[in-house]
Amino acid sequence: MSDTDSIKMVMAIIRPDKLASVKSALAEAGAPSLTVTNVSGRGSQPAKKGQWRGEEYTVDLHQKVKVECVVADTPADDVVDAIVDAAHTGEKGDGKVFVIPVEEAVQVRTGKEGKPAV
Ligand SMILES: Nc1ncnc2c1ncn2[C@@H]1O[C@H](COP(=O)(O)OP(=O)(O)OP(=O)(O)O)[C@@H](O)[C@H]1O
Repeated sequence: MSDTDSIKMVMAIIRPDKLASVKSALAEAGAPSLTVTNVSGRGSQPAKKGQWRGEEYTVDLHQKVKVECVVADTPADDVVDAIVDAAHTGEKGDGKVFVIPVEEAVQVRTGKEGKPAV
């Protein structure tokens, strides 16, 4: 197994309208590679009530964006700080950031493993 101790995945759930500033902040922090997925989820942000054809409905899952960023040379703490700074509004629903250890990484084109693959 290659040396993967310092490889971390930083996974952030953020507001969709903060994606552009988070992308710029990640590039500035030295972590330009990322995967972005549209997701829906629930935290402490209250459910929204609406009406459609006279019927009331509740939306308890909010549209969010998940950003996944695997880093080896750039410290995960720096990446977390960059995301939190860029995604913060101070209102409920700003999201969360999780840091997860990565056991292995392989670059498909070259077959490189571990840190060089990231
Ligand atoms: N514990 C969790 N596990 C998985 N996803 C979560 C968790 N907490 C929050 N999320 C995701 O983050 C999104 C935003 O969460 P939200 O900001 O409402 O969380 P919060 O921290 O509980 O609330 P607040 O922003 O008011 O402090 C949720 O819609 C959900 O997708």
